[in-house]
Amino acid sequence: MTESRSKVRRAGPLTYRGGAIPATTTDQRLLDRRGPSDWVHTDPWRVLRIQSEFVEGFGLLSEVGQSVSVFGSARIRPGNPYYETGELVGRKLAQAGYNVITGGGPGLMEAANKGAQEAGGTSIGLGIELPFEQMLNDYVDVGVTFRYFFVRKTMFVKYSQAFVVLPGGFGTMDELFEAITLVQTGKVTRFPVVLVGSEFWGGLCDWIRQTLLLEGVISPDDPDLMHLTDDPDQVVEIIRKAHVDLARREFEAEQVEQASADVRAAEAGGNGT
Ligand SMILES: C/C(=C\CNc1ncnc2c1ncn2[C@@H]1O[C@H](COP(=O)(O)O)[C@@H](O)[C@H]1O)CO
Repeated sequence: MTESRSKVRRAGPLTYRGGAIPATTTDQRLLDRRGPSDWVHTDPWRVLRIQSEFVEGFGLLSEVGQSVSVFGSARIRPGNPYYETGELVGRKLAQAGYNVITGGGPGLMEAANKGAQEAGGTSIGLGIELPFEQMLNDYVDVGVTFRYFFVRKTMFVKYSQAFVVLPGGFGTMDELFEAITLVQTGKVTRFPVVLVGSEFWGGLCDWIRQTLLLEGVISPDDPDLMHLTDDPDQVVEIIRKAHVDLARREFEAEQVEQASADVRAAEAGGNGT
């Protein structure tokens, strides 16, 4: 029996009949601007926005090659020796074949982007929406701006194979300790964390050993999760070596896995005959 058009309404996968048929169609409601708009400030709507930030970030970054995230002060300007170091670090990383990812802001983020761009590398900026107007710095070739810090942080971790930490303030500390906590807890295994600037970071490294370690709030191996250097060439060397070691460990683990799979297969074959 065919359904009478006047008594049936299909709405996507739904079918309405008789009195259940809504007065308007989905399209009409979508296109109608009238009505309250407070829902855009509700958590379910925010969840969708958060989701869209992940989608944008994954879309931008999922096909970039080997990358290193470089963190550092938003306030240190050209002319400061740390700015030159940041530029050099960006340049050396690019020359070694790594993309450079920064927070896309001013200061040492800009320095690292500049070094990478001028060396012909891929210079990426993951900006953050702040209460004051701010553009991505001029040396970002590929950029995306996030509303949420935590989404942006996921991108830094997911799409880089090492963290380099130049001198910086609270923002830089936050990024450093997030990275170290992820490595310490085994949430990520694949990346080295390199601090640049022994005069700047030396006090923190001493405090970690003399207070955190002595008080027993970290494990004996934990201070070694961070490398400390002043030399941009060594930054690259540390990262390269860590990646070679990691590839070797992964290869060995695969060999062990394969050997036990072979043993299991042989035992199963033996039992079956
Ligand atoms: C304070 C100023 C600008 C802030 N702009 C930023 N833009 C992008 N990323 C930022 C910004 N501020 C902090 N970050 C992130 O934290 C790190 C730097 O923080 P710090 O406190 O300056 O050390 C950096 O790696 C970013 O990812 C003035 O113009």
